[in-house]
Amino acid sequence: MATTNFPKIQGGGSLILAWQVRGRPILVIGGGDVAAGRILNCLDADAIVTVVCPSSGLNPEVAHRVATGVVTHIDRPFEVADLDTTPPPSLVMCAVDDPVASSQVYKECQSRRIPSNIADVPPECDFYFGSVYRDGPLQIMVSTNGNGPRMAALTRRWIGKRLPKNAGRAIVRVGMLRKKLRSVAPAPTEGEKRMKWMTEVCTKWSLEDFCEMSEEDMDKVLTYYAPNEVPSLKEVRGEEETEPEVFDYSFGWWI
Ligand SMILES: C[C@@]1(CC(=O)O)C2=NC(=C\c3[nH]c(c(CCC(=O)O)c3CC(=O)O)Cc3[nH]c(c(CC(=O)O)c3CCC(=O)O)/C=C3\N/C(=C\2)[C@@H](CCC(=O)O)[C@]3(C)CC(=O)O)/[C@H]1CCC(=O)O
Ligand SMILES: NC(=O)c1ccc[n+]([C@@H]2O[C@H](COP(=O)([O-])OP(=O)(O)OC[C@H]3O[C@@H](n4cnc5c(N)ncnc54)[C@H](O)[C@@H]3O)[C@@H](O)[C@H]2O)c1
Repeated sequence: MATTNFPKIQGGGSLILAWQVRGRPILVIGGGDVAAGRILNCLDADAIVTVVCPSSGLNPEVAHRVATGVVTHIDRPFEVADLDTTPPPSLVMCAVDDPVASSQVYKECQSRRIPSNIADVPPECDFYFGSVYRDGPLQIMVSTNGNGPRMAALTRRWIGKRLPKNAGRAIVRVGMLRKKLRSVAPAPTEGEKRMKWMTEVCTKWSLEDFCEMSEEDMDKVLTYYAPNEVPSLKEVRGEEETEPEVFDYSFGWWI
């Protein structure tokens, strides 16, 4: 009989992805507090951001982005023509305090098949925002699927406080090692061995090990790849392994 021991389908969630918008145009409508957060998220993902909003409505953070030239500013209320640019926006984020304008943005985006987020209007969102923890390349997004945005922020803080402080740094070093590994073993036929070896290094080494790993250490650890061995950082450095000092009652004198 076929096994049915597969993951149970829960439904009702969101498809959480790490959307790649590097170099892509994103239109932000509105220039208030919420727009400031949207703009930061987009810039952190290396998107090309245009903000449409009358100058009088820009909050200090958005005004600063405009003044420093990291976003393009269109100084007027939204017009439908803002969606018909070449190329068109790949995403639209609307954060205006005008429900009629918001609904118009949503409808026009839908008819053009441009995914949009209308802040605070779940039925008019192709995607929701979440509360994001960031430490270098590490990003953790918390979503409550519309149930409690404030709870999402509190959960993100709870997780953030408990994460090791060096997680982001360690992940940067892992990224460097993986890149070097691919240049040592570039062949697609190496794929299985490469992935298994990298998985084992990640499992065996601590975050501290990765943080400490120098370029020289990386080059040395990679020499263990060909014989398919996974050394500790100490072995790589030719240092003696110190046994953890655990009293295991093996001396016999307490009886
Ligand atoms: C996570 C975060 C990301 C961000 O926006 O960047 C985010 N909202 C945040 C804060 C926040 N928003 C609101 C409050 C007031 C307290 C409260 O209501 O809880 C607070 C708290 C605060 O400001 O601290 C008001 C609110 N929000 C929505 C509605 C409409 C509704 O619920 O129907 C109402 C009005 C309800 C009413 O009228 O009563 C809807 C949405 N807000 C979402 C995201 C999406 C679902 C995310 C999820 O489910 O997890 C979704 C569906 C769509 C979207 O906008 O993308 C960000 C925290 C970031 C951080 O601090 O880290
Ligand atoms: N999802 C969230 O996290 C969240 C949190 C708080 C508020 N909100 C909602 O997001 C929206 C914006 O909130 P905010 O605090 O940034 O408001 P805000 O009042 O600070 O900003 C509104 C901005 O929209 C601009 N604007 C108004 N009409 C416009 C138009 N037709 N075209 C272009 N720009 C226009 C204003 O000039 C201003 O810059 C509100 O609807 C609010 O309910 C969402």
